[in-house]
Amino acid sequence: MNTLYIPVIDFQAYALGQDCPAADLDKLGSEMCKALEDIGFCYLKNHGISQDVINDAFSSSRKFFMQPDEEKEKFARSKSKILTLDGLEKREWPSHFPELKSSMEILWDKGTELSLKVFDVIAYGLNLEDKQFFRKCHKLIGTPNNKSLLRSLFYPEIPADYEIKEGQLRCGEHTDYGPLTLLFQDEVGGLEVRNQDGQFVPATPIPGTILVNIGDTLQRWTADKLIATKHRILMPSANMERGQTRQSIAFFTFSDDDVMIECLDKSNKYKPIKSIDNLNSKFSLTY
Ligand SMILES: O=C(O)CCC(=O)C(=O)O
Ligand SMILES: [Fe+2]
Repeated sequence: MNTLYIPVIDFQAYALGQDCPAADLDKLGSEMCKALEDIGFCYLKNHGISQDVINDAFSSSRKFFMQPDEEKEKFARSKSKILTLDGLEKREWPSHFPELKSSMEILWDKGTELSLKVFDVIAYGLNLEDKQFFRKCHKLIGTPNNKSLLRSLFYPEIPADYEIKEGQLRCGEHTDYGPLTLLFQDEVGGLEVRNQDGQFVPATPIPGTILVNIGDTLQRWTADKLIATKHRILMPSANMERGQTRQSIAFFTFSDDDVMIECLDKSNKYKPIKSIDNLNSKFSLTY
């Protein structure tokens, strides 16, 4: 059955700091995997990341992005590195905004913890023999041998005299590369997700929730059981919304560089590939 909307999953039982019996994880896993099979996205409520932590990361990012371009350019990725994975390596933080580094680091830690918990739940939902399987493939998050990243996005306002072209988007249609993405969005909206009928469904912001979505790697790993759904960000539709900026923060997980992505159902539908080679091939196709 194709889903016309994105389900909300109550993560309370296994929220950060919570543990629960295997039977509850089974139930949560089936519920989550059903959503991830149908539409590839779900909202998580009662996830355990405090709203203050999320708000701090949003407000310090905003402060950074509201600076003049010359200031921001001092921290831009070097053009030559955009084409390679080196671009993901650590760069300087702006020293005049210590709260940007501290708030993003706190969200990074919480995002790491929560994504591992989501992976546990998915392992139950997929009925994997080793329920720690995904956890073991993401042991190195936060080290140079794992490319997971936290990205703060800022969509500037659209000037009043700018002519929005037919079909123009704020962010083009794409699927994410890694196994799993956690997405924090502000209240502005505009994100749309393509369901299996090919219709775009709005992923309307729901206060207190985080969006979880599957990327190409987990689709490949599960031999197309869980789907990496295309998504995009619309331009503001009404003139009065043009002046509105939009923010989101995405925690993109990537498996440890040396992990082999091999169809879990043993179907061999896709050739086994090392996580880092998979990622490099996606980067070279994109850039
Ligand atoms: O800004 C958003 O809400 C989503 C951005 C996105 O899909 C991405 O960066 O992969
Ligand atoms: Fe995305």
